[in-house]
Amino acid sequence: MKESEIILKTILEVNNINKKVGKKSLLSNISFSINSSDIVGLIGPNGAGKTTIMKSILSLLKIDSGEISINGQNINYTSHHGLHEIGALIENPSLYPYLTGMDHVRMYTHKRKNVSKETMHIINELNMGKFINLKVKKYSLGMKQKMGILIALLNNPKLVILDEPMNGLDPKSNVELRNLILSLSKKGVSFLISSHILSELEIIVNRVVIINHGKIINKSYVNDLLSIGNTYLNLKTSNNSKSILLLNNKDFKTTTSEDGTFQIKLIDKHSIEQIFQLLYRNNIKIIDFYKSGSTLESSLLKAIYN
Ligand SMILES: Nc1ncnc2c1ncn2[C@@H]1O[C@H](COP(=O)(O)OP(=O)(O)OP(=O)(O)O)[C@@H](O)[C@H]1O
Repeated sequence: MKESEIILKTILEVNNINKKVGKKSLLSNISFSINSSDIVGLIGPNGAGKTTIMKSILSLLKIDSGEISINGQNINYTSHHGLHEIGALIENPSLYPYLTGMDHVRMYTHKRKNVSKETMHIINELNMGKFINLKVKKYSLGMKQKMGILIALLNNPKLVILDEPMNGLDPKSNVELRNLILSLSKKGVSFLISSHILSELEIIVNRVVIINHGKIINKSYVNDLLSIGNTYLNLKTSNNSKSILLLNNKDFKTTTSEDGTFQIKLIDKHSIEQIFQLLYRNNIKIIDFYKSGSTLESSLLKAIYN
């Protein structure tokens, strides 16, 4: 989708922010914005400045110049206006070891008794029912991470900032988190997410901001960045010829290869989901698959090292 086609409300505006510590410049002329429903990936190598940007937005760090506004309200570091619209998980969640997960929920939502339907929905979606009533000192790394994500999502934030949310999550939990983020985004919630797991990020984000040495080196819509059309899914299934027929009937371009796999040209970011669903509905098993061509990882490496 082209930027001009989107007429949505701007939730976050970061305008030309700069931050130095001593002589070292941590952020230089950073500008970007986030609209409602956007899922923006903030990506870059270690030490690029991702956490510094997130902390600046959250007033946890004071910038030297520039402006940040949330839902039209300027962040000025001495007032809470605007900040209540944001939920965040930065680095590790700070949790009280002798309280249960549910105690945390009640405390952060100021509810003594009934927890809201929306909160229960998030607890279920993140599969936290089994441990939400246990004391946090008994939680594993992944459980603590889910707790941090849950806290970030409490009280219906308009913008959710997640710094490496997949840290410590197992593959099933990653899928749960991904589905939850996508469903909340459909309801208008915006996300700014940093992650080094680019294959995971690639599935959910619609835009990326690539940062290196405290500077933005690329701001793109994912579809543009990946120049879809140069991306392929390579598949081996229980019935390749039937799969190819089904896919061709759905206007996917396929080419066979001698190693028993076939290649499908991806049309947009929903293509993989559509392909898997089509095969699943026709009882065709996927034996092996991998992506080739442009990926978020190859685009990031190209942006940084070319
Ligand atoms: N308080 C500070 N004083 C001096 N330098 C700092 C401070 N905080 C961060 N830095 C430096 O700022 C740069 C950006 O750090 P930041 O944590 O924002 O990077 P990042 O992109 O989040 O990295 P990672 O992917 O490793 O988490 C790094 O070079 C870091 O050493």
